[in-house]
Amino acid sequence: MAAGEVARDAPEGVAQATAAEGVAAQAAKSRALPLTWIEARDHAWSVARPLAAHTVPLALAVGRILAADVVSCHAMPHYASSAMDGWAVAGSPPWILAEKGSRITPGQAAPIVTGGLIPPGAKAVLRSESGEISTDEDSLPILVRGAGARPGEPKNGQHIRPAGQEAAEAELLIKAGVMLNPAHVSLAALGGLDELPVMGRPAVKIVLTGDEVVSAGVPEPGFVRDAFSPQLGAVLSLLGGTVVGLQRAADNLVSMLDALADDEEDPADVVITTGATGHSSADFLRAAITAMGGIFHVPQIAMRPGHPTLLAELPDGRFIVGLPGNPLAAMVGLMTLGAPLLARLGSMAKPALTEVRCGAPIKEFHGPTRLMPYRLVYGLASPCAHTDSAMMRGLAAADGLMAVLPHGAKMGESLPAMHLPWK
Ligand SMILES: Nc1nc2c(c(=O)[nH]1)N[C@H]1C(S)=C(S)[C@@H](COP(=O)(O)OP(=O)(O)OC[C@H]3O[C@@H](n4cnc5c(N)ncnc54)[C@H](O)[C@@H]3O)O[C@H]1N2
Ligand code: MOO
Repeated sequence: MAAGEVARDAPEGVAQATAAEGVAAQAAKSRALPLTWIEARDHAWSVARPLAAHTVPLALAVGRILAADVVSCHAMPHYASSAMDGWAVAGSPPWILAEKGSRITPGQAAPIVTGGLIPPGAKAVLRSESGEISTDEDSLPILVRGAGARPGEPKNGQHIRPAGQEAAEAELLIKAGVMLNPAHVSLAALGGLDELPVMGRPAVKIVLTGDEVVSAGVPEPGFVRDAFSPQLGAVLSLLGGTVVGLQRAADNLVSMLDALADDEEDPADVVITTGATGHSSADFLRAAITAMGGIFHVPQIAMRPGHPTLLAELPDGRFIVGLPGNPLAAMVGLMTLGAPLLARLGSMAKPALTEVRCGAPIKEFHGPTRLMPYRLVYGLASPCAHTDSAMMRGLAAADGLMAVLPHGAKMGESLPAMHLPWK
Protein backbone atom coordinates (compact mmCIF):
# COMPACT_ATOMS: atom_id res chain seq x y z
CA MET A 1 0.00 0.00 0.00
CA ALA A 2 1.44 3.33 -0.97
CA ALA A 3 1.71 6.24 1.46
CA GLY A 4 -1.74 7.74 1.89
CA GLU A 5 -3.74 4.59 1.10
CA VAL A 6 -6.59 3.92 3.49
CA ALA A 7 -6.40 0.58 5.19
CA ARG A 8 -9.32 -1.76 4.77
CA ASP A 9 -10.42 -1.42 8.36
CA ALA A 10 -10.37 2.40 8.41
CA PRO A 11 -13.77 3.78 9.46
CA GLU A 12 -16.03 4.43 6.48
CA GLY A 13 -15.52 7.78 4.83
CA VAL A 14 -12.43 8.57 6.86
CA ALA A 15 -9.37 9.24 4.77
CA GLN A 16 -6.25 8.80 6.83
CA ALA A 17 -2.72 9.68 5.76
CA THR A 18 -0.59 6.74 6.76
CA ALA A 19 2.37 7.36 9.06
CA ALA A 20 5.65 6.46 7.36
CA GLU A 21 6.55 3.80 9.90
CA GLY A 22 3.23 2.04 9.42
CA VAL A 23 3.39 1.91 5.64
CA ALA A 24 5.08 -1.45 5.30
CA ALA A 25 2.79 -3.20 7.78
CA GLN A 26 -0.31 -1.70 6.25
CA ALA A 27 0.86 -2.53 2.75
CA ALA A 28 1.02 -6.18 3.69
CA LYS A 29 -2.42 -5.95 5.30
CA SER A 30 -3.89 -4.17 2.30
CA ARG A 31 -2.48 -6.74 -0.11
CA ALA A 32 -3.78 -9.56 2.05
CA LEU A 33 -7.20 -8.05 2.57
CA PRO A 34 -8.30 -5.89 -0.33
CA LEU A 35 -11.90 -4.74 -0.10
CA THR A 36 -14.43 -7.21 -1.40
CA TRP A 37 -16.53 -6.20 -4.35
CA ILE A 38 -19.48 -5.35 -2.08
CA GLU A 39 -17.29 -3.42 0.38
CA ALA A 40 -15.64 -1.45 -2.42
CA ARG A 41 -19.02 -0.55 -3.86
CA ASP A 42 -20.32 0.57 -0.47
CA HIS A 43 -17.15 2.52 0.21
CA ALA A 44 -17.37 4.45 -3.06
CA TRP A 45 -20.86 5.49 -1.99
CA SER A 46 -20.03 6.42 1.58
CA VAL A 47 -16.83 8.44 1.03
CA ALA A 48 -18.66 10.96 -1.15
CA ARG A 49 -21.16 13.65 -0.16
CA PRO A 50 -23.83 15.18 -2.42
CA LEU A 51 -22.61 18.22 -4.34
CA ALA A 52 -24.23 21.57 -3.53
CA ALA A 53 -27.52 22.47 -5.20
CA HIS A 54 -27.62 25.41 -7.60
CA THR A 55 -29.95 26.94 -10.16
CA VAL A 56 -29.90 26.33 -13.89
CA PRO A 57 -31.80 27.96 -16.74
CA LEU A 58 -34.79 25.89 -17.86
CA ALA A 59 -33.02 24.86 -21.07
CA LEU A 60 -30.40 23.00 -19.02
CA ALA A 61 -32.77 21.42 -16.52
CA VAL A 62 -33.90 18.20 -18.25
CA GLY A 63 -32.35 15.19 -16.52
CA ARG A 64 -31.45 17.14 -13.38
CA ILE A 65 -32.85 16.38 -9.92
CA LEU A 66 -35.09 19.11 -8.56
CA ALA A 67 -33.70 20.52 -5.32
CA ALA A 68 -36.83 22.29 -4.03
CA ASP A 69 -40.58 22.22 -4.64
CA VAL A 70 -41.68 24.34 -7.59
CA VAL A 71 -44.84 26.42 -7.24
CA SER A 72 -46.57 28.45 -9.91
CA CYS A 73 -45.70 32.15 -10.11
CA HIS A 74 -49.25 32.92 -11.20
CA ALA A 75 -52.59 31.24 -11.84
CA MET A 76 -52.35 28.89 -14.81
CA PRO A 77 -53.57 30.03 -17.22
CA HIS A 78 -53.23 33.48 -15.75
CA TYR A 79 -56.12 34.92 -17.78
CA ALA A 80 -59.33 33.51 -19.25
CA SER A 81 -58.55 32.63 -22.85
CA SER A 82 -60.21 31.19 -25.91
CA ALA A 83 -59.70 27.53 -26.78
CA MET A 84 -60.80 28.12 -30.39
CA ASP A 85 -60.47 30.57 -33.24
CA GLY A 86 -63.84 32.33 -33.68
CA TRP A 87 -65.80 34.98 -31.82
CA ALA A 88 -66.25 35.81 -28.16
CA VAL A 89 -70.00 36.22 -27.71
CA ALA A 90 -72.56 37.31 -25.10
CA GLY A 91 -76.28 36.57 -25.23
CA SER A 92 -78.11 34.93 -28.12
CA PRO A 93 -77.63 35.30 -31.88
CA PRO A 94 -77.63 37.24 -34.05
CA TRP A 95 -74.65 39.12 -32.66
CA ILE A 96 -73.56 42.61 -33.59
CA LEU A 97 -69.83 42.74 -34.21
CA ALA A 98 -67.85 44.70 -31.69
CA GLU A 99 -64.20 45.64 -31.92
CA LYS A 100 -61.72 42.95 -31.04
CA GLY A 101 -60.85 43.09 -27.35
CA SER A 102 -63.51 45.61 -26.33
CA ARG A 103 -66.10 44.97 -23.59
CA ILE A 104 -69.15 43.26 -25.07
CA THR A 105 -72.73 43.24 -23.93
CA PRO A 106 -75.49 40.67 -24.62
CA GLY A 107 -76.09 40.47 -28.37
CA GLN A 108 -72.48 41.39 -29.23
CA ALA A 109 -69.55 39.36 -30.52
CA ALA A 110 -65.85 40.14 -31.03
CA PRO A 111 -63.37 38.17 -33.15
CA ILE A 112 -60.91 36.13 -31.13
CA VAL A 113 -58.10 33.65 -31.83
CA THR A 114 -57.05 30.57 -29.88
CA GLY A 115 -55.32 31.72 -26.70
CA GLY A 116 -56.75 35.22 -27.05
CA LEU A 117 -57.84 37.18 -24.00
CA ILE A 118 -61.58 36.77 -23.42
CA PRO A 119 -63.02 40.31 -23.52
CA PRO A 120 -64.99 41.52 -20.50
CA GLY A 121 -68.65 40.61 -20.77
CA ALA A 122 -68.11 37.58 -23.07
CA LYS A 123 -69.84 34.38 -21.99
CA ALA A 124 -68.66 31.85 -24.58
CA VAL A 125 -66.72 31.40 -27.82
CA LEU A 126 -68.36 30.44 -31.09
CA ARG A 127 -65.94 28.44 -33.27
CA SER A 128 -65.21 29.98 -36.67
CA GLU A 129 -66.67 26.92 -38.45
CA SER A 130 -69.94 27.34 -36.52
CA GLY A 131 -70.53 30.99 -37.39
CA GLU A 132 -71.12 33.07 -40.48
CA ILE A 133 -70.95 36.80 -41.10
CA SER A 134 -74.20 38.02 -42.55
CA THR A 135 -75.88 41.44 -42.72
CA ASP A 136 -78.94 42.85 -41.03
CA GLU A 137 -81.72 44.88 -42.65
CA ASP A 138 -79.50 47.98 -42.40
CA SER A 139 -76.71 46.11 -44.21
CA LEU A 140 -74.60 46.14 -41.07
CA PRO A 141 -72.46 43.04 -40.51
CA ILE A 142 -73.81 40.57 -37.98
CA LEU A 143 -72.70 37.16 -36.77
CA VAL A 144 -75.14 34.26 -37.00
CA ARG A 145 -74.84 30.54 -36.35
CA GLY A 146 -73.74 28.68 -39.49
CA ALA A 147 -75.29 25.60 -41.00
CA GLY A 148 -72.69 23.39 -39.31
CA ALA A 149 -73.35 24.74 -35.80
CA ARG A 150 -74.84 22.45 -33.20
CA PRO A 151 -78.16 23.54 -31.71
CA GLY A 152 -77.64 26.02 -28.89
CA GLU A 153 -73.94 26.43 -29.67
CA PRO A 154 -72.08 27.92 -27.92
CA LYS A 155 -73.23 26.94 -24.45
CA ASN A 156 -72.35 29.25 -21.59
CA GLY A 157 -68.60 29.06 -20.94
CA GLN A 158 -67.98 26.88 -24.01
CA HIS A 159 -64.44 27.09 -25.45
CA ILE A 160 -63.35 29.42 -22.66
CA ARG A 161 -60.36 28.30 -20.63
CA PRO A 162 -60.93 29.94 -17.27
CA ALA A 163 -58.02 31.53 -15.41
CA GLY A 164 -56.51 29.14 -12.84
CA GLN A 165 -58.04 26.07 -14.53
CA GLU A 166 -54.74 24.16 -14.32
CA ALA A 167 -53.32 25.64 -11.11
CA ALA A 168 -53.85 28.49 -8.70
CA GLU A 169 -51.07 30.99 -7.98
CA ALA A 170 -48.44 29.42 -5.68
CA GLU A 171 -49.84 25.91 -6.19
CA LEU A 172 -47.34 23.03 -6.05
CA LEU A 173 -46.38 22.01 -9.57
CA ILE A 174 -43.36 19.71 -9.13
CA LYS A 175 -42.12 18.06 -5.96
CA ALA A 176 -38.47 18.27 -4.91
CA GLY A 177 -36.47 15.16 -5.68
CA VAL A 178 -37.92 14.25 -9.06
CA MET A 179 -35.69 13.88 -12.08
CA LEU A 180 -36.88 16.60 -14.39
CA ASN A 181 -38.26 15.44 -17.73
CA PRO A 182 -39.12 17.70 -20.67
CA ALA A 183 -42.76 17.95 -19.55
CA HIS A 184 -41.71 19.14 -16.08
CA VAL A 185 -39.55 21.85 -17.64
CA SER A 186 -42.36 22.90 -19.94
CA LEU A 187 -44.71 23.03 -16.95
CA ALA A 188 -42.24 25.23 -15.07
CA ALA A 189 -42.10 27.61 -18.04
CA LEU A 190 -45.90 27.79 -18.15
CA GLY A 191 -45.81 28.44 -14.42
CA GLY A 192 -43.71 31.54 -15.03
CA LEU A 193 -40.28 30.27 -13.95
CA ASP A 194 -37.03 31.02 -15.79
CA GLU A 195 -34.68 28.78 -13.84
CA LEU A 196 -34.91 25.83 -11.48
CA PRO A 197 -33.00 24.76 -8.37
CA VAL A 198 -31.26 21.45 -9.04
CA MET A 199 -28.98 19.11 -7.16
CA GLY A 200 -25.33 19.23 -8.13
CA ARG A 201 -24.30 16.89 -10.94
CA PRO A 202 -20.70 15.71 -10.94
CA ALA A 203 -18.41 17.12 -13.63
CA VAL A 204 -16.16 14.37 -14.92
CA LYS A 205 -12.86 14.55 -16.74
CA ILE A 206 -11.65 11.48 -18.64
CA VAL A 207 -7.92 10.74 -18.80
CA LEU A 208 -6.89 7.96 -21.18
CA THR A 209 -3.43 6.44 -20.90
CA GLY A 210 -1.47 4.01 -23.02
CA ASP A 211 1.19 4.92 -25.59
CA GLU A 212 0.06 1.88 -27.56
CA VAL A 213 -3.54 3.07 -27.86
CA VAL A 214 -4.73 4.40 -31.23
CA SER A 215 -8.04 6.14 -31.73
CA ALA A 216 -8.90 5.19 -35.31
CA GLY A 217 -8.38 2.53 -37.94
CA VAL A 218 -6.89 -0.95 -37.73
CA PRO A 219 -3.87 -0.97 -35.41
CA GLU A 220 -0.53 -2.62 -36.18
CA PRO A 221 0.60 -5.46 -33.87
CA GLY A 222 1.73 -3.95 -30.59
CA PHE A 223 -0.91 -1.24 -30.77
CA VAL A 224 -4.55 -1.46 -29.65
CA ARG A 225 -7.67 0.32 -30.71
CA ASP A 226 -9.08 2.66 -28.04
CA ALA A 227 -12.13 0.93 -26.57
CA PHE A 228 -13.06 3.82 -24.29
CA SER A 229 -13.13 7.19 -26.00
CA PRO A 230 -16.07 6.28 -28.29
CA GLN A 231 -18.34 5.25 -25.42
CA LEU A 232 -17.08 6.20 -21.97
CA GLY A 233 -18.61 9.68 -22.09
CA ALA A 234 -22.03 8.21 -22.91
CA VAL A 235 -21.81 5.70 -20.04
CA LEU A 236 -20.71 8.40 -17.59
CA SER A 237 -23.64 10.49 -18.65
CA LEU A 238 -25.99 7.51 -18.03
CA LEU A 239 -24.40 7.21 -14.59
CA GLY A 240 -25.22 10.84 -13.78
CA GLY A 241 -21.99 12.64 -14.70
CA THR A 242 -21.31 15.47 -17.13
CA VAL A 243 -18.11 15.02 -19.09
CA VAL A 244 -16.17 18.28 -19.09
CA GLY A 245 -12.97 17.11 -20.75
CA LEU A 246 -10.98 14.26 -22.23
CA GLN A 247 -7.21 14.18 -22.21
CA ARG A 248 -4.64 11.58 -23.20
CA ALA A 249 -1.66 11.03 -20.96
CA ALA A 250 1.56 9.46 -22.16
CA ASP A 251 3.08 6.65 -20.12
CA ASN A 252 5.30 8.84 -17.96
CA LEU A 253 4.91 10.61 -14.63
CA VAL A 254 5.14 14.16 -15.97
CA SER A 255 2.37 13.57 -18.48
CA MET A 256 0.20 11.84 -15.86
CA LEU A 257 0.70 14.71 -13.39
CA ASP A 258 -0.23 17.17 -16.11
CA ALA A 259 -3.40 15.25 -16.98
CA LEU A 260 -4.48 14.98 -13.34
CA ALA A 261 -3.87 18.68 -12.62
CA ASP A 262 -6.97 20.71 -11.86
CA ASP A 263 -8.31 22.54 -14.90
CA GLU A 264 -9.51 25.91 -13.66
CA GLU A 265 -11.51 26.60 -16.81
CA ASP A 266 -13.30 23.26 -16.69
CA PRO A 267 -13.08 22.09 -13.09
CA ALA A 268 -13.98 18.46 -12.50
CA ASP A 269 -15.39 16.77 -9.43
CA VAL A 270 -14.23 13.37 -10.61
CA VAL A 271 -11.38 12.24 -12.86
CA ILE A 272 -11.88 8.87 -14.53
CA THR A 273 -8.66 7.37 -15.82
CA THR A 274 -8.13 4.26 -17.93
CA GLY A 275 -5.01 2.09 -17.80
CA ALA A 276 -1.84 2.58 -15.76
CA THR A 277 -3.41 1.14 -12.60
CA GLY A 278 -0.74 -1.58 -12.39
CA HIS A 279 2.72 -1.52 -10.92
CA SER A 280 4.81 -1.90 -14.10
CA SER A 281 7.46 0.52 -15.35
CA ALA A 282 4.80 2.00 -17.66
CA ASP A 283 2.14 2.60 -14.98
CA PHE A 284 2.26 6.01 -13.31
CA LEU A 285 -1.23 6.55 -11.94
CA ARG A 286 -0.56 5.47 -8.34
CA ALA A 287 2.76 7.33 -8.25
CA ALA A 288 1.11 10.50 -9.55
CA ILE A 289 -1.70 10.33 -6.99
CA THR A 290 0.81 9.84 -4.19
CA ALA A 291 3.00 12.68 -5.50
CA MET A 292 -0.05 14.96 -5.50
CA GLY A 293 -0.76 14.11 -1.86
CA GLY A 294 -3.80 12.00 -2.66
CA ILE A 295 -5.23 9.27 -0.49
CA PHE A 296 -6.49 5.90 -1.66
CA HIS A 297 -9.98 5.10 -0.44
CA VAL A 298 -10.00 1.86 -2.43
CA PRO A 299 -6.52 0.83 -3.56
CA GLN A 300 -7.70 -2.38 -5.25
CA ILE A 301 -10.66 -4.74 -5.13
CA ALA A 302 -10.89 -8.45 -4.50
CA MET A 303 -12.71 -9.18 -7.75
CA ARG A 304 -12.02 -10.39 -11.27
CA PRO A 305 -11.90 -8.79 -13.68
CA GLY A 306 -11.00 -5.31 -12.54
CA HIS A 307 -8.96 -6.01 -9.40
CA PRO A 308 -6.59 -3.02 -9.91
CA THR A 309 -9.51 -0.57 -10.04
CA LEU A 310 -8.88 2.21 -7.51
CA LEU A 311 -10.64 5.14 -5.89
CA ALA A 312 -8.52 8.00 -4.59
CA GLU A 313 -9.11 11.56 -3.44
CA LEU A 314 -6.81 14.51 -4.10
CA PRO A 315 -6.21 17.25 -1.53
CA ASP A 316 -8.41 19.62 -3.57
CA GLY A 317 -11.38 17.26 -3.07
CA ARG A 318 -11.45 15.72 -6.55
CA PHE A 319 -12.02 11.99 -6.70
CA ILE A 320 -10.03 9.79 -9.04
CA VAL A 321 -11.49 6.53 -10.27
CA GLY A 322 -8.67 4.55 -11.86
CA LEU A 323 -10.03 1.96 -14.28
CA PRO A 324 -7.77 -0.81 -15.58
CA GLY A 325 -6.74 -0.69 -19.23
CA ASN A 326 -8.37 -4.00 -20.13
CA PRO A 327 -11.78 -3.04 -21.56
CA LEU A 328 -14.06 -5.47 -19.69
CA ALA A 329 -12.10 -4.97 -16.46
CA ALA A 330 -12.58 -1.21 -16.86
CA MET A 331 -16.33 -1.48 -17.30
CA VAL A 332 -16.65 -3.79 -14.29
CA GLY A 333 -14.56 -1.31 -12.28
CA LEU A 334 -16.73 1.56 -13.46
CA MET A 335 -19.94 -0.21 -12.41
CA THR A 336 -18.40 -1.11 -9.05
CA LEU A 337 -16.85 2.23 -8.02
CA GLY A 338 -17.90 4.86 -10.56
CA ALA A 339 -21.64 4.16 -10.47
CA PRO A 340 -22.11 4.58 -6.69
CA LEU A 341 -19.67 7.49 -6.49
CA LEU A 342 -21.37 9.49 -9.23
CA ALA A 343 -24.81 8.64 -7.84
CA ARG A 344 -23.87 9.89 -4.39
CA LEU A 345 -22.27 13.10 -5.65
CA GLY A 346 -25.33 13.73 -7.80
CA SER A 347 -27.87 13.09 -4.99
CA MET A 348 -29.23 10.05 -6.79
CA ALA A 349 -30.26 6.78 -5.19
CA LYS A 350 -27.53 4.25 -4.64
CA PRO A 351 -27.48 1.95 -7.67
CA ALA A 352 -29.45 -1.09 -6.58
CA LEU A 353 -28.20 -4.62 -6.72
CA THR A 354 -30.56 -7.13 -8.15
CA GLU A 355 -30.81 -10.90 -7.73
CA VAL A 356 -30.62 -13.34 -10.59
CA ARG A 357 -30.92 -17.12 -10.68
CA CYS A 358 -27.86 -18.73 -12.13
CA GLY A 359 -28.59 -20.45 -15.43
CA ALA A 360 -25.65 -22.89 -15.41
CA PRO A 361 -23.53 -24.69 -12.82
CA ILE A 362 -20.31 -22.74 -12.26
CA LYS A 363 -17.31 -24.70 -10.97
CA GLU A 364 -15.35 -23.54 -7.94
CA PHE A 365 -12.21 -21.61 -8.74
CA HIS A 366 -9.21 -20.09 -7.03
CA GLY A 367 -9.37 -16.36 -6.58
CA PRO A 368 -11.75 -13.60 -5.57
CA THR A 369 -15.37 -12.93 -6.53
CA ARG A 370 -15.91 -13.01 -10.26
CA LEU A 371 -18.18 -10.49 -11.94
CA MET A 372 -19.59 -12.35 -14.90
CA PRO A 373 -21.57 -10.86 -17.77
CA TYR A 374 -24.78 -12.87 -18.12
CA ARG A 375 -27.68 -13.09 -20.52
CA LEU A 376 -31.16 -13.83 -19.34
CA VAL A 377 -32.37 -17.00 -21.03
CA TYR A 378 -35.86 -18.15 -19.99
CA GLY A 379 -35.47 -16.01 -16.85
CA LEU A 380 -32.16 -17.59 -15.83
CA ALA A 381 -28.78 -15.79 -15.88
CA SER A 382 -26.63 -17.67 -18.33
CA PRO A 383 -22.90 -16.75 -18.29
CA CYS A 384 -21.84 -15.08 -21.55
CA ALA A 385 -18.94 -16.36 -23.66
CA HIS A 386 -15.95 -14.14 -24.53
CA THR A 387 -15.49 -12.57 -21.10
CA ASP A 388 -11.72 -12.41 -20.65
CA SER A 389 -10.83 -9.01 -19.25
CA ALA A 390 -9.56 -7.71 -22.60
CA MET A 391 -12.73 -8.77 -24.44
CA MET A 392 -16.00 -6.97 -25.03
CA ARG A 393 -18.13 -9.51 -26.92
CA GLY A 394 -19.52 -10.94 -23.70
CA LEU A 395 -20.50 -7.59 -22.23
CA ALA A 396 -21.96 -6.42 -25.54
CA ALA A 397 -24.41 -9.35 -25.40
CA ALA A 398 -25.04 -9.11 -21.65
CA ASP A 399 -28.08 -8.15 -19.61
CA GLY A 400 -26.05 -7.56 -16.43
CA LEU A 401 -23.07 -8.58 -14.31
CA MET A 402 -23.52 -11.32 -11.72
CA ALA A 403 -21.21 -11.94 -8.78
CA VAL A 404 -19.97 -15.50 -8.30
CA LEU A 405 -18.04 -16.44 -5.16
CA PRO A 406 -15.00 -18.77 -5.38
CA HIS A 407 -17.07 -21.83 -4.42
CA GLY A 408 -18.92 -21.43 -7.71
CA ALA A 409 -22.68 -21.61 -8.10
CA LYS A 410 -25.35 -24.22 -8.56
CA MET A 411 -27.88 -24.13 -11.34
CA GLY A 412 -30.79 -21.99 -10.13
CA GLU A 413 -28.83 -20.49 -7.22
CA SER A 414 -29.63 -16.87 -6.39
CA LEU A 415 -26.73 -14.47 -7.09
CA PRO A 416 -26.34 -10.71 -6.59
CA ALA A 417 -26.02 -8.78 -9.82
CA MET A 418 -25.36 -5.27 -11.07
CA HIS A 419 -27.45 -3.52 -13.70
CA LEU A 420 -25.84 -2.19 -16.83
CA PRO A 421 -26.73 1.49 -17.15
CA TRP A 422 -27.67 1.10 -20.80
CA LYS A 423 -30.12 -1.77 -20.23
N1 LIG B 1 2.30 -8.62 -12.86
C1 LIG B 1 1.00 -8.33 -12.96
N2 LIG B 1 0.56 -7.88 -14.13
C2 LIG B 1 -0.73 -7.58 -14.28
C3 LIG B 1 -1.62 -7.75 -13.19
C4 LIG B 1 -1.11 -8.22 -11.96
O1 LIG B 1 -1.84 -8.39 -10.98
N3 LIG B 1 0.22 -8.47 -11.90
N4 LIG B 1 -2.93 -7.48 -13.36
C5 LIG B 1 -3.43 -7.57 -14.71
C6 LIG B 1 -4.75 -7.06 -14.76
S1 LIG B 1 -5.91 -8.05 -14.07
C7 LIG B 1 -5.06 -5.91 -15.36
S2 LIG B 1 -6.70 -5.44 -15.54
C8 LIG B 1 -4.08 -5.05 -15.95
C9 LIG B 1 -4.23 -3.61 -15.47
O2 LIG B 1 -3.41 -2.88 -16.22
P1 LIG B 1 -3.35 -1.33 -16.23
O3 LIG B 1 -4.56 -0.72 -15.63
O4 LIG B 1 -2.05 -0.92 -15.71
O5 LIG B 1 -3.50 -1.01 -17.77
P2 LIG B 1 -2.41 -1.05 -18.88
O6 LIG B 1 -1.27 -1.88 -18.46
O7 LIG B 1 -2.17 0.34 -19.30
O8 LIG B 1 -3.23 -1.79 -19.99
C10 LIG B 1 -3.69 -3.09 -19.80
C11 LIG B 1 -4.22 -3.61 -21.15
O9 LIG B 1 -5.28 -2.79 -21.58
C12 LIG B 1 -5.02 -2.27 -22.87
N5 LIG B 1 -5.60 -0.94 -22.97
C13 LIG B 1 -5.19 0.17 -22.32
N6 LIG B 1 -5.94 1.23 -22.69
C14 LIG B 1 -6.81 0.76 -23.61
C15 LIG B 1 -7.83 1.38 -24.37
N7 LIG B 1 -8.09 2.72 -24.29
N8 LIG B 1 -8.56 0.62 -25.21
C16 LIG B 1 -8.29 -0.72 -25.33
N9 LIG B 1 -7.35 -1.35 -24.62
C17 LIG B 1 -6.61 -0.61 -23.79
C18 LIG B 1 -3.52 -2.25 -22.96
O10 LIG B 1 -3.08 -2.19 -24.28
C19 LIG B 1 -3.16 -3.52 -22.25
O11 LIG B 1 -3.31 -4.62 -23.10
O12 LIG B 1 -2.78 -5.44 -15.60
C20 LIG B 1 -2.56 -6.84 -15.73
N10 LIG B 1 -1.19 -7.12 -15.47
O1 MOO C 1 -8.63 -7.96 -13.15
MO1 MOO C 1 -7.90 -7.61 -14.67
O2 MOO C 1 -8.72 -6.28 -14.26
O3 MOO C 1 -8.59 -9.18 -14.90
O4 MOO C 1 -8.25 -7.65 -16.25
